[in-house]
Amino acid sequence: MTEIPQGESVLIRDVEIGRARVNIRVEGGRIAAIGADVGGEAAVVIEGGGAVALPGLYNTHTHAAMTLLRGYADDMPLQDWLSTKIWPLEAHLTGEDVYRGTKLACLEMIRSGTVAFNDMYFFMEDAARAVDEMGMKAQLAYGFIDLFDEEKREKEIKATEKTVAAIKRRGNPRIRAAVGPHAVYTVSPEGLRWCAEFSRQQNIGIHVHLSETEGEVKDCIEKTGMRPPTLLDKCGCINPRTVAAHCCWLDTADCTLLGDRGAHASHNPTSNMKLAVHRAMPYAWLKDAGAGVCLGTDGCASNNNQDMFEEMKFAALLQKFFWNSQTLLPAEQTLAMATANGAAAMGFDGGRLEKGAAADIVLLDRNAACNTPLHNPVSNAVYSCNGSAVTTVICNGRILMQDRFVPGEEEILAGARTAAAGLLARAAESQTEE
Ligand SMILES: C[C@H]1O[C@@H](n2cnc3c(N)ncnc32)[C@H](O)[C@@H]1O
Ligand SMILES: [Zn+2]
Repeated sequence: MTEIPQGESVLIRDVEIGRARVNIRVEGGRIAAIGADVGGEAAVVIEGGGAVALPGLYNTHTHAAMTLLRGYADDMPLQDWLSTKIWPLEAHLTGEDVYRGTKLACLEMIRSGTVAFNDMYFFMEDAARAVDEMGMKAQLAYGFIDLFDEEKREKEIKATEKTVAAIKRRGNPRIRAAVGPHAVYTVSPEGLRWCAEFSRQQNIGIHVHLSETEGEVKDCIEKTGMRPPTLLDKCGCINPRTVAAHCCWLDTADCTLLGDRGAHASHNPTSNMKLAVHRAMPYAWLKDAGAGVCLGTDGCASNNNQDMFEEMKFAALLQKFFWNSQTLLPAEQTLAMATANGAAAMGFDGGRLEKGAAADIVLLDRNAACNTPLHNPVSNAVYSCNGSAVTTVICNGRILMQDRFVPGEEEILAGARTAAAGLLARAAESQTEE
C-alpha cells in the first residue's frame, strides 16, 4: 500500500469513548453520528477493534521546520542559545529546508496524534506546501523580527504581507495565515502596532512569544515602564485572535488582562523546563481570569520532539510540582487544553468528538502496555501513553495515518536528513570564508 483509501463517508466501527463502545460515522469531513447503533453504507470502513478514540490534538505553539535543528544545540541559557547558536544557523535556511523540515514535523505530529498546529517561522509559503501535502490543519505566521531597526521593519512588513497573500491565495480552508510578531524583545512598538493593525484588517490570528523569562519582563519594564502584556495590549496585540506562547512570568494583573481581552495562552512545559525559565505558566490564575489555556510543544531545538502526549503529561506534572498542588490540572482538563481549547485558540472548529464537529479523530492501541488495564482511558492518555500508542489519525475526515502507516514516510525522512546536512554544511562553509 502506498496511499490510504479515502472517501466522503467513513464508518469507524467499535471504538471506546469514555466507558462506551460506539461507532462513529463521518460525512463530508464532519462527525455525522456517534453511537452503538450507528452504521450504514460507507465508502471507507475502519475496524476499531475497541481502540480508544480521542479528539485530534492541537499543537498551539511550534516552529515546525526546527526539526532540522533537533539536537544541534542543547543545555544552554535561552538568550545565549538563540543568539549564538540558533539565529546564526537559521540565517542559512532556504525555502526547501523549511519545506523538508515541516514535512518531518508533520510526520512526527501525525504519528503522535496531532491534527493541527500553530507555526511561527520563515519561508512559510514552503511550510504551507508541506501542510497541504500532509493533510493537516495549520495556522502559519512569518516570524516578524525587526530588532528595533526601521529598515528591517520595512522588510518584515513586506515579508508578512507577501506570506499572508500567498497563503490566502491557496484558498485551502485547512491552512490559515496569521501574523507572528516574535516577542517584545525583538519587535519595536511600531512593528507590534503594524502587526496588530494588519491582523485586524486581514481578520487573521496573532502568534507571539510572551513573558517567557524573568529577564524579558525586567528589561521590558526598564525600557518602557510596562510589563510585556501591557505593552502588547497598548500596541493592539492582545485580543481573541491572539495566541501568546509560554506566559510563564505573568502576574495576576497580566492574567486578568489576557482574560478580559479573550486571549489564549499556550503552555509549553517541555521547552520551559529544558530552558530552565524558572517559573511555570500560572494555569489557575489564567483559568480564573477566563483566558483560553492551550498547549504546545515549541520547536524541536527546545523540546526535542513534537509529541503532544508527552506535552500533556509534562503540563499536568509541571503544574502540580511548581504550584505545589496535587489537584491542579487534572487529566480531563489537560486533554481539553490539548484539544478543544487549542482548536478555539486557532479558530478552527474541532477538537471535540461530537456530532457536527470537524472529524478530527485519533485512535489509540487498546492492547498497548500503556493502555493495560483500561480503567480510565483519559488517565491513560495523559499519564501513561505517549504518541507511540497512536495507530490511526483522521483530520477533517481525511485519514492521515492508518494502522501506523503514513504515506511517503521514507522519502520524508530521507529529505529531512539531506536538508539538515546541507544546512550545517552551508553554515560551516560561510564560517571558513569569514
Ligand atoms: C521564529 C523564531 O523563534 C525562535 N525561537 C525558537 N524557540 C524559541 C523560544 N523558546 N523563545 C523565543 N524564540 C524562539 C526561532 O528560532 C525563530 O528564530
Ligand atoms: Zn517558540
